[in-house]
Amino acid sequence: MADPLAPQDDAALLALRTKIDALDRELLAMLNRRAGYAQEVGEIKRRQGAIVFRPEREAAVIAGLKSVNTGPLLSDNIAPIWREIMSACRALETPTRVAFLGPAGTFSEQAALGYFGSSIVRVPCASIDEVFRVTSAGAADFGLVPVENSTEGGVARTLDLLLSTPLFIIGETSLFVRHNLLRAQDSMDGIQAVCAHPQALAQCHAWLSTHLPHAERRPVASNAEGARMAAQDTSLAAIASTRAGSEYGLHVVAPAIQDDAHNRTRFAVLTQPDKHPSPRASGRDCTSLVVSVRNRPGALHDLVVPLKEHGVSMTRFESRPARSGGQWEYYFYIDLQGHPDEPHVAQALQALRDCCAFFKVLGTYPLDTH
Ligand SMILES: O=C(O)C(=O)C[C@]1(C(=O)O)C=C[C@@H](O)C=C1
Repeated sequence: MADPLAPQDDAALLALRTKIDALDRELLAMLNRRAGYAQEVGEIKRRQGAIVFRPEREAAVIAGLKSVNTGPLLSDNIAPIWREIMSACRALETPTRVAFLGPAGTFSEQAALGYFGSSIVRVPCASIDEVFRVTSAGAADFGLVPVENSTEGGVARTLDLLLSTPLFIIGETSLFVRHNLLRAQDSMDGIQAVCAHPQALAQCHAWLSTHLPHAERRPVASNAEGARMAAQDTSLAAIASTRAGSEYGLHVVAPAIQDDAHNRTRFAVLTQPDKHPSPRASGRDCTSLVVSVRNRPGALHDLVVPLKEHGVSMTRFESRPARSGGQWEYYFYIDLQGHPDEPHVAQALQALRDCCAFFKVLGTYPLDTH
């Protein structure tokens, strides 16, 4: 049993809590003043027909606060706190409808809440295709889709749809992905099949081979869908987040079963180009492209030269087959550091455009502020 507090500690605790209560009231009053200003901004935007969500402004608010933070609050805590504040302020201006791979409890939902804050209208979708469809049709203002995973690489369906639809990227966010084996009963005995999204099954491949070598690996549309199935059938287990586990009343029979302890997934935030202007330069930006080059000696080298010449860093380079009748041609997905408003980036992009058979900017957006 803990020692009872000495009387002087008791008094000190009471005095500190009284100060905290008083400060919380001041904070609340200040937050309400802030919310009032956001409503006024919302009025101006409504008059101008301007868009409410400004990712570069939100990134600048967070970066500015981090740069002046003197502690003891950790700088890493600034982003989640202010994301929530701005999410609540934004909701007073207009509702933000966000489509993601559902149902409730998926990592995609977690990423959407981390990026936009919790004051959003959630639009869970059954597949990545549906996220693109719903966002293209305007039934959601934004769509959030997984783009790449640190263990498994690019998410093929997302890359293909980024190429073929007009949606463009206005933001990115990434998430540590911890997978758990979940089940209706608290035991590993008698599991006949493990249901999860193919990416999750792949990210837990070694663990499954060691611990459940005879169980079928059953790919389903999302991890949360697997959790829903496991809740209804005791012969099944699911791989999903602890959130999905509590959502469907499942036990965590084995925690953190992903093969890579630092497993991360990066998500892109998409919108319709005619509905949203491209975010302005924030100082820490990424530009995503997809290009193809004619199949000839030195073609790949020609892609890299303009970047080197103009001093632009490439942070990602990934290829996908172009499906051009077995011709072994490829699309290259490239992420560059910087914004086209910066002259050296604009020059590098122009030079790339000149040497590519196909060239599409997928979006320019502030880097993840987490
Ligand atoms: O500055 C704006 O444009 C606002 O609408 C205010 C605010 C904020 O709360 O700070 C809210 C939403 C935008 O995404 C950016 C910032």
